[in-house]
Amino acid sequence: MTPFESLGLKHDGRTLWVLDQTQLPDAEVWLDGSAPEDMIALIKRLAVRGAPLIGVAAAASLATCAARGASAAEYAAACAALRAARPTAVNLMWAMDRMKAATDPGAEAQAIFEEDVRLCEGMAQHGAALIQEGEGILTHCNTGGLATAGIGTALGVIRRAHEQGKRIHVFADETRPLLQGGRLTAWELSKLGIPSTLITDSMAALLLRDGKVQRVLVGSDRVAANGDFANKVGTYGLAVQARFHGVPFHPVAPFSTVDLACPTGAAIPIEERDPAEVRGHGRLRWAPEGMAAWNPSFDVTPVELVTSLVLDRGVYSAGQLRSGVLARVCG
Ligand SMILES: CSC[C@H]1O[C@H](OP(=O)(O)O)[C@H](O)[C@@H]1O
Repeated sequence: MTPFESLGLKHDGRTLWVLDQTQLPDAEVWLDGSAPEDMIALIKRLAVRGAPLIGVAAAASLATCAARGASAAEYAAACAALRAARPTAVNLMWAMDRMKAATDPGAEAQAIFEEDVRLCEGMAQHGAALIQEGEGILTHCNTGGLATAGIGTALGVIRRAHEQGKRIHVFADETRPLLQGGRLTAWELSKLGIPSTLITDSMAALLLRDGKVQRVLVGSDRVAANGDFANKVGTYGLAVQARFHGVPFHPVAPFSTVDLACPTGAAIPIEERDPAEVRGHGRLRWAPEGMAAWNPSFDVTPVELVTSLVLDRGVYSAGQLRSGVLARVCG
């Protein structure tokens, strides 16, 4: 295996290491994700997370297992098990289908990694052109280098606009229940030196009402053929609020997040996670153990609430999306 490295993933040629995102920002702990069964556990508990990254990481783990002498049957079983690790982010299935057909798993995993780096650059280029000097930008969950092999999707767009010298201010939703925004986006924004403010999810509407936000940029885990898309729970509410206040709303995704086999958002499987994540647990439990809790990890935003979708290959309005442009540009 050829060594490669991103913010949250590195391969030294023999072992695949992943940064345990459940321990950020307090500790930077690297774990061995070489064995597919270990990678599956890491993906399920969101130690490894983010739609593009879970595809890249699963591919790298499968390639490592092949390099260590897995039989064809073991490889096929591991590929199927990795593919089923989480149900919503289609990047995982897209990467595993490529690996299943690969004649050289190491080269294919490397190609998937390097392609995602390039896709992030494409999103950043197209998306940063939308951002104007002095804008307040609201984002949800984590969509940066921790969620991809490159600079990110929505957060990569924000980073590129900052690097272009545009004076922007980022408002990051903490993103309950697992706080990907408050822990991970805050960590990335701090490392990048981008002016930002952390808010609770319930504060977003006030910022939109008071004119503090001129644009909303979010990631995606699966985009349906008509432009409906799934993203971290809370995204749909943000889209409604942005539309009410007349603020542009943009999902940002690589083409590997587009699923043309899903005609609309109704067909996107939504992961339901352990209610204990909502109740809190251990020292951070705040709800009674017996309290029922609902924990959909994603929600679906209809294309009607999208201003435009930023892909690695261009920016597409809601009208273009409804007219089937994704079949032409991603087919
Ligand atoms: C680069 S988009 C990442 C996407 O994945 C996140 O979900 P999770 O933290 O559960 O993996 C969230 O939906 C982000 O928008």
